[in-house]
Amino acid sequence: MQISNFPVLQMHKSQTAMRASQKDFESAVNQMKLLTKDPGNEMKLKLYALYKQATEGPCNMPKPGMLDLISKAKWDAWSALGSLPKETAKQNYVELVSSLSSSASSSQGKPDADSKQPGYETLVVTSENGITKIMLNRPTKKNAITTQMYQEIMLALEAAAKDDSAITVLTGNGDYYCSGNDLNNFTDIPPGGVEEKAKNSAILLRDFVGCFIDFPKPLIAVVNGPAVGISVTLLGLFDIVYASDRATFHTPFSHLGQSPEGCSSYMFPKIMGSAKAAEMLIFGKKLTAREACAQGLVTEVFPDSTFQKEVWTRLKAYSKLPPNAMRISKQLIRNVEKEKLHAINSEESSVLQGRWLSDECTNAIMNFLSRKAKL
Ligand SMILES: CCCCC/C=C/CC(=O)SCCNC(=O)CCNC(=O)[C@H](O)C(C)(C)COP(=O)(O)OP(=O)(O)OC[C@H]1O[C@@H](n2cnc3c(N)ncnc32)[C@H](O)[C@@H]1OP(=O)(O)O
Repeated sequence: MQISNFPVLQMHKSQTAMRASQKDFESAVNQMKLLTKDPGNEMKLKLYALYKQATEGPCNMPKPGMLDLISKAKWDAWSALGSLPKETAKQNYVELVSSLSSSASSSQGKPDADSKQPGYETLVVTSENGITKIMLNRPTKKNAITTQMYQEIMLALEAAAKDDSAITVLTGNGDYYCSGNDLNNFTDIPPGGVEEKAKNSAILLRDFVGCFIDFPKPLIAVVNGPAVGISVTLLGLFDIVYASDRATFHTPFSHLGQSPEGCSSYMFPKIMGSAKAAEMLIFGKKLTAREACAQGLVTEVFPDSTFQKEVWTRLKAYSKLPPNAMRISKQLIRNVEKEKLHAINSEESSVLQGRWLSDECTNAIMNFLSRKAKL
C-alpha cells in the first residue's frame, strides 16, 4: 500500500509548515481514548500507522504471516507511510483526531433529523445511541412550562420508559434550562371558575410529578442554564444532575405566594439538610451551580464552554452499560420510598391547590403578567 492510498495524508502533505507540538500530539492521543463512537477499522488503521510512524519512525518490523490478518493489516498500513518524517506523521495524526472529534461533537446535542420523534409541539424528543433526550423547546419564553408542555413531557416520559434506550435525559433549548411553571397557565379559567382551575391544576401537577417518581430508568438532568421553580424541585427525583457553571437554582415560592412541589418538601431537606432546604424553599435563596453541587442537589458542574461536549461524552459512555442492571439498581434505590414520595406529592399538590386561590398568589401572578415583577 502506498501513501497515495490515504487521501487524508495527501491532503495534509502540503501543510507541513504547521508543525504539531509534542503536547498537541499527546493530547490527541488522549482525545482518542475519549472517543465514544467507533471510527471504523479503516480509520483505526490510519491512526495506528501514523502513531507508529510518529513515535518509532519508518516500519522495519518483519512482515507478519499471511494468516495473522490483523497484524498484517497494521504492518501494511505502517509500511505504506514509507519514509514520512516523524514530525509530519505527528501533524497528520493530530489533524485526523481533531477532524474525528469535531464531527463527533457537532453531532452532540444536535439530533439526526431521522431520530427526532414526531408529535411534540413544545419539546424536541430524540432517541439515539441508547439515549432518549427530551428537550424543552420554548427558548424565547425561557422554556416556561405550559399546560400542553406538562402533558407532552408526561407522554415523552411514558414512551421513554418503554423504548429501548438505556438512559433518559431532560434538558432545555436556549440560554435557560427552564423558568418553571408558565404563569399564563393561571389565566385560562374554565367555566367552573378559579376553583375548578385550581383543582384541575393540582391533578395535573400530581400526575406530572408522579411520572418522575415512577420513571423506571436512569433519569439525568442536563441543566444548560438557569432553572426556576418546578424545574428545580424536580431535580431531587433525578438520578444524576449535571449543570453548566452558568446555571442557577431558584425556588421563589414565598415571593409567588406559593409552596413547594416536586416532592422537594421531603427531598431537599434529605439532600441538603433542613437549614439549607429552608433557605431555598421558604426564603427563595438562589444558588449558583457550585453552591447547588456543594449541597448535593447537583452531581457535577462543568464550564459552560465545554459543558455539552463533556456531558454527552460521559452520557454516551454510561448509555453503553448493561441497561437491565441500571434499571434494577435504580428501582432498588427508588422503591424504598416510592409510596412515601407519592403521598408527599399528593399532599404538596393539595396544599398548592389552596395557595393558588389565595390573594398572595393571585397578586404575585398579576404583578408578573402586568410586568411589574420579575424574579
Ligand atoms: C399545572 C400547574 C402546575 C404548577 C406547578 C407550580 C410550579 C411553581 C413554579 O414553577 S414557580 C416559578 C414560576 N416562574 C417564575 O416566576 C419565573 C417568571 N419569569 C421571570 O421572572 C423572568 O422571565 C426570568 C427571570 C425567568 C427571565 O428574565 P429575563 O429578563 O432574562 O427574560 P424575560 O423576562 O424577558 O423572559 C423572556 C420571555 O419569557 C417569558 N417568561 C419567562 N418565564 C416565564 C414564566 N415562568 N411564565 C410565563 N412567561 C415567562 C417572559 O414573560 C418573556 O416573554 P415576552 O418576551 O413575551 O415578554
